[in-house]
Amino acid sequence: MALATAPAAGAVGILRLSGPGALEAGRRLAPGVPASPVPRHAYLASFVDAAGRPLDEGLFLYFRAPHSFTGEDVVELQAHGSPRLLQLLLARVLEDARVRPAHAGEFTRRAFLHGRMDLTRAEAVADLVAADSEAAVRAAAAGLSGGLATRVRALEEPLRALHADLEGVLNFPEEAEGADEDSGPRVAALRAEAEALLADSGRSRLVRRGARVALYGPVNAGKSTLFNRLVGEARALVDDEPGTTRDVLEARVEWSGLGLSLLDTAGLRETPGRVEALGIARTREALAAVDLALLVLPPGATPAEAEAWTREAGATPMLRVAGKCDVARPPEDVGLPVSGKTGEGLEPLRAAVLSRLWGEGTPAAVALVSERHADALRRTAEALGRAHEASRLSTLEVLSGEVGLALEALGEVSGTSASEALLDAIFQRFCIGK
Ligand SMILES: Nc1nc2c(c(=O)[nH]1)N(C=O)[C@@H](CNc1ccc(C(=O)N[C@@H](CCC(=O)O)C(=O)O)cc1)CN2
Ligand SMILES: Nc1nc2c(ncn2[C@@H]2O[C@H](COP(=O)(O)OP(=O)(O)OP(=O)(O)O)[C@@H](O)[C@H]2O)c(=O)[nH]1
Ligand SMILES: [Mg+2]
Repeated sequence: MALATAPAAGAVGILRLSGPGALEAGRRLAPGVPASPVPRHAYLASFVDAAGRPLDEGLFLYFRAPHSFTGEDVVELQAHGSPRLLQLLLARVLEDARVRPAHAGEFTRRAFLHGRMDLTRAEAVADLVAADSEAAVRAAAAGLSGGLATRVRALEEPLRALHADLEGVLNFPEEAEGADEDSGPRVAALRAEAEALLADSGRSRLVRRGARVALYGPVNAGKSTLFNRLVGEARALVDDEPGTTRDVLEARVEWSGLGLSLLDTAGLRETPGRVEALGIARTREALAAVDLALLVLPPGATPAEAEAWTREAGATPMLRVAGKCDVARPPEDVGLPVSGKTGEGLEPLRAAVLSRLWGEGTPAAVALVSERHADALRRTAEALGRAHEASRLSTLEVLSGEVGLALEALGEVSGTSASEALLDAIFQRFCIGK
């Protein structure tokens, strides 16, 4: 039992019970509901305290196992969204000795345990709840309807078949003769597929947590003005005094559905004041940690200066912007002409940033491969790499052993070979009531 809605005032607050005793426990609060309610029918009912005094009037819903979210009997009490009222209702159901509060993620975990969804779909539920950009919502929704599950299954099934063939040849050499013949190419194809899935993990990270993009460059180049323009409000202080920005400022935007954190940084220069030098150190830290650095060059920057500033980005991908283009038209090769003051060049800049971060295609179409999935897929691909070696150089036992390891690692993604400890780790990140 748990609240299914946020513990804050709202139009409706939902209390959800799951398990064999859900109906009886729920009816103690709503005695007006028939003993055998029609499943999935919304009953308007009075919710009452122990003395039968009304606490609220709300909707009572009964989902009969297995046709519910968890696959168990589920009852929902949909009350008015008053946190204090919901506490009273919770306390009332908890008087029933069979009822206890749900653990974080327990409803979804039960859905998983009852085979309602594989692990990737269960995780997509949490991704959806946490999504804070349109791309993250769409990618999680695709995962919820089985996007990643389908791709994992398309890998897991042939892998399992290969393992069965190899074990067959090992255990019944007579009957299964020849079943291991094309194992080399089969292993290679499966490995390529595991690696293709793995390749989506970088993009998944961008979708899930948003991309981080820092504006940097020499003092007074117009970074803060451009930052404000991109964010759509006057967040950063702007002044013609060089060295205005000291701390790193961060603002969240959403472009083409992709969430981005934009960072404005202290301008770089040779002889800063003491506080400004601290700011410059922070700029360098920020530059090392972002997905893309936008170098804003002032009009008249020499090619040598441009080169020197470019090197500041280090290993971070970098895009050059010729700032204050309303003052002087920059030569072609300096960078994208942009003016934070007039707004000129903003659309091409956004498009260039997105294509550098994303390349072709749309962010919403990516399969959400988490760090956890990526780790398991990496182990799958590695085991398949060793299996490929073994198919050429080693015994069938070794080959089959490696294929078995690959299968086990992949099973951690779908949940077919997930340990209790792994499930604990996954579901404890969910919220209570999910
Ligand atoms: N009020 C409410 N809204 C909610 C949920 C909920 O539990 N309660 N959900 C939960 O977090 C999500 C919806 N997820 C659900 C998934 C499956 C079933 C379900 O009853 N499935 C049955 C019947 C399917 C059908 O009739 O088509 C089944 O799969 O057998 C219900 C909710 C989002 N909205
Ligand atoms: N004409 C013109 N002036 C600009 C533009 N952008 C900024 N300025 C002016 O240039 C000066 C510096 O602008 P800022 O945005 O503070 O520059 P900054 O790069 O953030 O400077 P620091 O924080 O000191 O490194 C201010 O006087 C701005 O009004 C622009 O696109 N066109
Ligand atoms: Mg500034």
